[in-house]
Amino acid sequence: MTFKEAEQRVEELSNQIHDLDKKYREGAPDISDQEFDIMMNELIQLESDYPELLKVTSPSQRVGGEVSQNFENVAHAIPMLSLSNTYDKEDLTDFDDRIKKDINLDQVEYVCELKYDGVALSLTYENGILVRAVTRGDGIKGDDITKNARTIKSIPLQLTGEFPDILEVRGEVFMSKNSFEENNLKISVENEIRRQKGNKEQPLLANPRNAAAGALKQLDPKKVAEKKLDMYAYQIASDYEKITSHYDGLLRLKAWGFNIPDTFEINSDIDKVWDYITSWDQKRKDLPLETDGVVIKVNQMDLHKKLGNTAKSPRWAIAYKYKAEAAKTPLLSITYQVGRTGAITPVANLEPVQLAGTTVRRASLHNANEIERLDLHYNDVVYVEKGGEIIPKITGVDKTSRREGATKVNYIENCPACNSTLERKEGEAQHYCKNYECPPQIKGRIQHFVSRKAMNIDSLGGETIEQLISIGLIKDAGDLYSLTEEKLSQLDRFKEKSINKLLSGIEESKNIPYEQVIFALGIRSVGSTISEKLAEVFTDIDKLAEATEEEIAELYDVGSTVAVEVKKFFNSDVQLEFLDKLKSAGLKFKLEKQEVKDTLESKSFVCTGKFSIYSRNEMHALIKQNGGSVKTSISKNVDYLVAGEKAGSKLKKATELGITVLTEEEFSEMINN
Ligand SMILES: NC(=O)c1ccc[n+]([C@@H]2O[C@H](COP(=O)([O-])OP(=O)(O)OC[C@H]3O[C@@H](n4cnc5c(N)ncnc54)[C@H](O)[C@@H]3O)[C@@H](O)[C@H]2O)c1
Ligand SMILES: [Zn+2]
Repeated sequence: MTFKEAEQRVEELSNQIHDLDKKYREGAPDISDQEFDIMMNELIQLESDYPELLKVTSPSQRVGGEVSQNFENVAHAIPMLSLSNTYDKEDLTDFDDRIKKDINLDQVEYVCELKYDGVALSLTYENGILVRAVTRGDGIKGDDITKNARTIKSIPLQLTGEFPDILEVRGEVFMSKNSFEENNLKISVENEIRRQKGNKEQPLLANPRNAAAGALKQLDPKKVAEKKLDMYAYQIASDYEKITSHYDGLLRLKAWGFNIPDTFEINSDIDKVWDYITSWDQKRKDLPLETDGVVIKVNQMDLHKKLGNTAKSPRWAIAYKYKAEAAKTPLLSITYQVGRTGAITPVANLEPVQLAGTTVRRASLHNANEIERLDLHYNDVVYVEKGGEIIPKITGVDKTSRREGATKVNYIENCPACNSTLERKEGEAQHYCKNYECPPQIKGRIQHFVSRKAMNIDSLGGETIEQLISIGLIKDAGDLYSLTEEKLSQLDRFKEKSINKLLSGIEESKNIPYEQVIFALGIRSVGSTISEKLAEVFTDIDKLAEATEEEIAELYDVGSTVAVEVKKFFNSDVQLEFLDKLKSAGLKFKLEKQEVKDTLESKSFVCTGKFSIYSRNEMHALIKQNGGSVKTSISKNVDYLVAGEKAGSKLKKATELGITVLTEEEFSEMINN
């Protein structure tokens, strides 16, 4: 790998990890934890092979999380770190070897605890009284959620026995499996009532971890209490000279009144640790809460100090994570779904099988390459895996149970909905139906248009859209704005109330801001984040329509794929006709500027190198808030280069082109003036 390739890969991984992390925290991970951890490890490896590529803002250097604006942000006395993790026995041995070498000992004692799947919380006690509860946040500072924490029954408000004047305890707040089910049942019942009244339904909780995180951030402590959260304490974080081992610490925590499960164990060496890990693999499923691994900690407290921390995790601990659960089941058939862009997704229909507490009937097969990779045959028996709450995935085929003469899965050549010939571009994995009038595509586009992040017309469901299309009342989302009471009365089971609701939903959508309208247009590759970026720079739709491919591609994080798609959209007669309908309906096609100052008077910036005052993202946000724009590469259209430490080729190029170079401090002065 050349340096250039490594640089690109690091950038690519960092961006992907950043996005995946965000989705994970929103409760909708795209990939399994193991796949995520593999990406993170690749990044760490590259950064260690090419130290010049290591940035302070790299996800490998930061605890994934952030503080919110709804609570007071408090700095942690001792940073709240993450844990390094592994799925391999061998890594555990390496961990043990490294520790023995670092501290020059032949044997090290370890405490094993289960890895509770919730969110970390720091609790501070002064003279035995709970005075502050702070979330992990970004590891350096977190949200002060003391009022919320006080509603959790297993968090003692007052300690019992003998305790130090100042004490910081850390633990995991979680939602038990029972509470999780009860809470979801409650939401389902409420939704039934909401449906009857024609009100918007609440989404079900995605998983207990995410539910716990969400509950802790409620603004009303009463709502937190209703969610029935729990906490297990797992660490005394402040110095307490009376405790010399972690094991004693856990016993002491219990005596003070904390909830400590009796699943922890002290082990004299790493082989015993492995026994603990294997013995809990199955047993943990009977525990009242979700666990996803085992945390292994050096027992002696003085060794913690000696071993210290990396930027992201303590060196005296490691998490062993259990692999995602797998099951084996026969493949019954394959269905091909047509998405709004015409992309075809093959879905495997499986003989129902129990997996990680749910019944699995379907698994995504992604595309023809995936089917090829699996060498999938009809009637095969397949392995399915599930990580987190994501759609299960087929990871392999049990070839031993394949019957003789079984035929290979043949990818379809025609669209299952409109029969037109499918196309697949060179180098693309996906097949496409190119017929713009293909019914599931029309439906998909309209569903996208009315979705929450787009025009948010939640009174229009999939079935109604299908009916509207089949009666011929609408051909695209633009036609929604010419629907009338009279037209809608032709629909089955659509009474006055539903009609009014739909019409007012459509009317209200005219207030949806410009950036969301861009997203609603459904331009390929233009997601909601990209839409916001486009709106910031091209402040009305005509400016966006007139922008050149180059101008779009050079925006930070945007790139040429997006640029091509945007241009394609504005060059298409069909789309321009669609756009005209939306314009005459009076949608917002202009950015309503909020609080954007003009300190930087539309100047354009590139930021490069390592910074110490701001993170890269903060810097970008500041530039935009002050009326400037952010570019990724140096060209003569760039006004300023903000150069941090180790600014490399960009600095050289900027100097050659005579672009003004600013230090981070100069930049800071510029915006604070
Ligand atoms: N699937 C995805 O797309 C995706 C995206 C982002 C992150 N993730 C997952 O999240 C992980 C990163 O999250 P993280 O930084 O919170 O790390 P983590 O959850 O893997 O480990 C650190 C945390 O473990 C908790 N913990 C539970 N039991 C503990 C115990 N007994 N002792 C000490 N700590 C205990 C603590 O809260 C601590 O903060 C990644 O490794 C990945 O597996 C997945
Ligand atoms: Zn079709």
